[in-house]
Amino acid sequence: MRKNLLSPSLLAADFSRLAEDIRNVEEAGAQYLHLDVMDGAFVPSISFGMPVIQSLRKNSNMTFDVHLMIEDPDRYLDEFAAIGADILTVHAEACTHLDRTIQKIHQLGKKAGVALNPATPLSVIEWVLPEVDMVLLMSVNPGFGGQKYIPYVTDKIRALRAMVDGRGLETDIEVDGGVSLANVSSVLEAGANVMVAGSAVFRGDAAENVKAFLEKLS
Ligand SMILES: O=C(CO)[C@@H](O)[C@H](O)COP(=O)(O)O
Ligand SMILES: [Fe+2]
Repeated sequence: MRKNLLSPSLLAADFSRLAEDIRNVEEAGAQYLHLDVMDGAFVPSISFGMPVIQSLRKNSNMTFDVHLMIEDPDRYLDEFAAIGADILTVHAEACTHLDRTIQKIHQLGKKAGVALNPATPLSVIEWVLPEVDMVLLMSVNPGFGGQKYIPYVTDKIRALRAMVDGRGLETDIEVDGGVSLANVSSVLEAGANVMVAGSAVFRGDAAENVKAFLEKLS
C-alpha cells in the first residue's frame, strides 16, 4: 500500500518566523517539508538557497523535499546533499543530461525526483522512470506560490499513475501548485500520493490546516 504524504511548502510561510512555522506543521504531523529553490533564471523569481535550508535542518526532522527550480542543477547537487536535503528534485526542462543527474543524486545517497512543468509531456521521463524515486507534476507554472490549480493536470496525474502501475513501479507521484482542501481529494483519487500545499497550509492556522489535509489523505 502506498503512503499518502503532505509536504507543506515553506514559500508560503512567514519568513520572519520560519522556525516557529516549521515546528507547527511538524507537530501537526506533516511528514515532508517542501523547499522551493528558485534562481531567477529557470523561473522569474528568486526564493532562498543553501544557508536558509542549512539553518532549518537543525530545527526539523521532517523529510526535506527540495524542489530545485534552477538551471543546470548538477552544479549544486553536492552542496544541497551536504546541507541535509533528503529528496532532490530537478526539472527535466533544466537538465541537458537527465540520466546523469539522476545517477549523481543517487551517488550522493539521496532520493531523486524529476519535476515536469504543466506543458511538458510525460514521454520525457518514459525511459528514466524506473530510475526515479518521485515524479513531481507541476499543477501551476513554476515560480510563484498562491496560483490556481490547472485542471488538465488531473488527467496527467491519471496517465502517470497508469504508467507507474502498469510497469510495476513504486514511484511516488507528487503534485505541486494550487492544491487545497477543496481539490486534494480529486488529486488523490487521480493517483497522486505526495501533496505539496503552500498557501492552503500557511494561510490561516497552519496546524489546523495540516490536520485537515491529513484527514483527507488518510
Ligand atoms: O514550486 C512551487 C511554485 O513554483 C510550489 O511549491 C508553490 O510554493 C506551492 O504553493 P501553493 O500553490 O500551494 O500556494
Ligand atoms: Fe515546489
